[in-house]
Amino acid sequence: MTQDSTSLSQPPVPHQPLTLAILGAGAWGSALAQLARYNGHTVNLWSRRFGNSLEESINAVDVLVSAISMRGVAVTAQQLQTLKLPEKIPIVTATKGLDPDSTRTPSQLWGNWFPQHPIVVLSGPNLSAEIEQGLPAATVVASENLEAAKIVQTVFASNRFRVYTSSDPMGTELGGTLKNVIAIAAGVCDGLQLGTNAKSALLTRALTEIIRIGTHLGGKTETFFGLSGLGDMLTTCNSALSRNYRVGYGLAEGKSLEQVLTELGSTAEGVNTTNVLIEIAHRERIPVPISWQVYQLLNHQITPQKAVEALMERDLKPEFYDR
Ligand SMILES: NC(=O)C1=CN([C@@H]2O[C@H](COP(=O)(O)OP(=O)(O)OC[C@H]3O[C@@H](n4cnc5c(N)ncnc54)[C@H](OP(=O)(O)O)[C@@H]3O)[C@@H](O)[C@H]2O)C=CC1
Ligand SMILES: O=C(CO)COP(=O)(O)O
Repeated sequence: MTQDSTSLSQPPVPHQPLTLAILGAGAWGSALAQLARYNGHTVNLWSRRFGNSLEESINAVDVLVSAISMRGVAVTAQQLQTLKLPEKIPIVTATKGLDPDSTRTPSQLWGNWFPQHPIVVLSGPNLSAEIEQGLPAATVVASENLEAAKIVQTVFASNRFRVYTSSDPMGTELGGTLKNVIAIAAGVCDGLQLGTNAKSALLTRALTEIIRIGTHLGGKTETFFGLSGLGDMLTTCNSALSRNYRVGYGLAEGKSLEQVLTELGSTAEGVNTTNVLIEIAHRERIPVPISWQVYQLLNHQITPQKAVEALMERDLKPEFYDR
């Protein structure tokens, strides 16, 4: 086979080389750094654990990327506020979580802390282990500032990573965040060996639930059918590479949540997201039957088998209500 321009071994089309600060040298920050370097950009990958200080890492950068797990976002942003971030550079948030203190999304937090900067959400079906192997993948960069989204698109887009723009940051972010709750449920479904019919029913009804919450919180319906919604749900709910899926699978095997998280040794955002989501759902009176069962399971109030029973025995109703 001859190599053509789409071959993974070919270098990407040349871009104007930029300098990026990527905050968080975990699985996702490292994979994003690899993608940006592949395109010839300089990356200052910042970690609390080693290397340059935060101040040195953000010096004269063109783009700031946060790939920090939810629990570290506020503390890192507070540190950043005491430093001199180059004026008006885009801030890209790649975190898939909800803030337990404010129940807000990471992009809402960054927008509040850095109102002079365009905020761009990066989210999609992006298991970092596959991306680091150079396997093809696609993602979405979403912002109210389309120019900023286009800059981020060209930073990361290559023949191994296809990047789409979107003008719906809230929908894009919530798709990636809420599917982590469903990935836990999917892991339970597979761990209990409930079969393919059950899995399809679960994911389809889960998408309806995600759209109900996501549109209530400001996302656009069509976004949830795209890469950052349905796309990410399919990836995460069908892969043992997903840590959230593994949480559900482990619970179905009879392990305690504590044991599963210890064995994981890495971030499973769905656990915190479920708790925050249920707080939002109660406050806003949004029905979230699947997430509610996940919540009870994570909080030791129900067994996996009882959660399935509860979902199967809900009141009968039409699939869709006429408008
Ligand atoms: N892994 C994946 O496939 C994907 C992950 N994501 C999302 O990216 C985010 C990070 O996930 P991932 O990298 O996989 O998780 P890891 O567990 O591999 O790493 C956690 C990251 O969060 C940072 N962090 C945690 N606590 C703090 C803190 N208190 N202060 C500063 N930094 C902190 C760590 O920084 P440090 O380097 O200093 O330890 C590290 O970069 C999550 O929201 C996840 O949902 C999104 C898409 C794909
Ligand atoms: O968001 C992800 C893939 O898109 C990563 O999923 P996990 O956090 O469940 O590993």
